[in-house]
Amino acid sequence: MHDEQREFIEFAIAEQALRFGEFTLKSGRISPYFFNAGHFHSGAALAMLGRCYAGAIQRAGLEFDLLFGPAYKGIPLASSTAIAMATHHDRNLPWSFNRKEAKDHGEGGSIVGAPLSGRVLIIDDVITAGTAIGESMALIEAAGATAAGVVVALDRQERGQGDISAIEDVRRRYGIPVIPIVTLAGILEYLETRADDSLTPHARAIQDYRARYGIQE
Ligand SMILES: O=P(O)(O)OC[C@H]1O[C@H](OP(=O)(O)OP(=O)(O)O)[C@H](O)[C@@H]1O
Ligand SMILES: O=C(O)c1cc(=O)[nH]c(=O)[nH]1
Repeated sequence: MHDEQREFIEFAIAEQALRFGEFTLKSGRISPYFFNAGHFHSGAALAMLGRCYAGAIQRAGLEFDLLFGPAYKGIPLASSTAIAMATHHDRNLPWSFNRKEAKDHGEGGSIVGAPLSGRVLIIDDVITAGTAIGESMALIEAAGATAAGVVVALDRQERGQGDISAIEDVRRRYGIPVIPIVTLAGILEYLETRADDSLTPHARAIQDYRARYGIQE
């Protein structure tokens, strides 16, 4: 695991964005862990999050022209990533986001920020069923731009409706890379190699959950 991924997991645990216990998911599954990007709710946390997204983009070597954050949670993620790309990677990129409801007065429209053009990189927190990505793809296509990929915080690496994960479904359906900052395998590796073993029972629960719902690797 990359140092920045380890740092991201430690940071997510410290901010309680990554929690262990018993959580009911949208799918109805009872999960031993839960990720909520809404817990990165301070200026310092957002700055760190932007650095983590920018680091994942650089490591993946993605080629793109513009960052796009789907409303609502994608908006602070794309903006903090744009700041981190300019500050830490010397890349001053245009960025934009959509409104959930198009505005019919003033400047109107549903895109705020740089007009969608060229190769667009979508920045979001998680992909559950792929609905938000489908909506972003429609906006990108309608603008005559192309999607370059998606970056998310976490890939839970679990089966969706069929045998593949929602993330893999997005990869196949649109033929674009989907890059997570960390995966469930990374979280497990972190828990298993941690000097302090207070989280070991959670690692066991996650292994059981993975055996039941995990994708085939
Ligand atoms: O793959 P999906 O099934 O679309 O689920 C993932 C999306 O759901 C959440 O956003 P949501 O649409 O709930 O809106 P929010 O960002 O305003 O909370 C999340 O931020 C993703 O964008
Ligand atoms: O599947 C979900 O509902 C879900 C899982 C998770 O870890 N985080 C989240 O916001 N939703």
